Amino acid sequence: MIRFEHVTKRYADGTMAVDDLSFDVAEGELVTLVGPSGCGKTTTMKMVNRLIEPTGGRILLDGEDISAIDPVQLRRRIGYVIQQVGLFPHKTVLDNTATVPHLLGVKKAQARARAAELLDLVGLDPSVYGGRYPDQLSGGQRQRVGVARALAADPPVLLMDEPFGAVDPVVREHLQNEFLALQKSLRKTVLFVTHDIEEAVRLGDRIAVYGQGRIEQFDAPATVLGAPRTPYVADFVGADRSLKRLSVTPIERGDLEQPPIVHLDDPLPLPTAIDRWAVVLDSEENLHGWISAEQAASGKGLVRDHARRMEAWLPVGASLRQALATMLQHDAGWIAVIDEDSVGRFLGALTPARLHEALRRSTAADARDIPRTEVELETISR
Ligand SMILES: Nc1ncnc2c1ncn2[C@@H]1O[C@H](COP(=O)(O)OP(=O)(O)OP(=O)(O)O)[C@@H](O)[C@H]1O
Repeated sequence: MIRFEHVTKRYADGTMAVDDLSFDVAEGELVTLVGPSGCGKTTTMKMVNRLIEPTGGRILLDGEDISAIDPVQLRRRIGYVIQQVGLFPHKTVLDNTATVPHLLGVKKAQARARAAELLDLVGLDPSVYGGRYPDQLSGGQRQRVGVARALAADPPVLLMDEPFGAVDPVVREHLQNEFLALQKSLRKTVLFVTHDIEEAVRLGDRIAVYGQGRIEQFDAPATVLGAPRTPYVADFVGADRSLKRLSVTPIERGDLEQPPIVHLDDPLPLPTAIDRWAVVLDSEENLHGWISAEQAASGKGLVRDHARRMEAWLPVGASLRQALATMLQHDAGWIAVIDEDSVGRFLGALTPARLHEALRRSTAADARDIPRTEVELETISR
């Protein structure tokens, strides 16, 4: 969808902001550009909508060289969200959102109706906020309007430059989650600039980690965290990268332990001894809870009389971070993992030891994709 071919930008004063950049962003993909201040992220982004012209190389949009497209036409295909949202102060939220479609020739009433839909989509009730002016909104609400406005002309491509940079961490996380949910259904092709590695990891399908004017690594978040290609990247993602990596590694079926299983109507005591605990399923094989080894061996009546409900559970595919958080929240020594499609079919147990193994396995798997020679060479050349 977006292709950079040997793109270079040297400013008039000689600053080499972007140096021989080549990468692709696939249709519907969200790529985050992350790196320290001044490394060339914004320059990269502004070359896509021709706010800045490259001094070398070319950028293709859907196979078309953008230097041959009229900038105004080009920008109709590209939504743009920036940190200083740039809303018109004298226009209401609804009119701010409707501006672009209206400029594109959509009738005012129709543009407003669409704007109301979009405000709703970004979590702002149009009947409450539509009539307000920008200075009557919180920072987070203004950013939402910025996103709604960028989506108004339904462009296939979105450029987002630190769109959530100006709000506090809690609101920021809210906005990130909302945007992720939105992106799941809209599947825009997105270039997202941030200097925050946490944000890059959370949002990106892939991350481009920038050094000075160049991309040091361009990979899926788990790979960047698990197998940083260079010491620079390792340093940038931080010493706690294993912890960050928990959030991008999903629980897989192969990670699970298979504990003994009993059913609610089994009579006690059980004929065979249980080591620590057994998982209790209902007659439909769905998760009910668990029973301790002691009660299984010496209890009377039925399993259902002694079983405890299992509160610590997650669907397969949830992140290891959620798994750890769930364990801590319920003070549980393991969590039950259920099928993501069914109501509660039990798949297995994730214990702390298995969680640790899962993390190590996924790190090793990513590291295998990277030739050692390359890692060593880059290490030496620095
Ligand atoms: N108009 C300009 N003229 C000269 N140099 C510029 C110009 N705009 C940017 N630069 C320089 O180009 C380099 C890259 O800037 P750019 O804004 O792309 O970085 P960035 O990674 O987006 O930084 P930040 O996170 O601080 O916004 C910097 O050294 C910057 O000072």
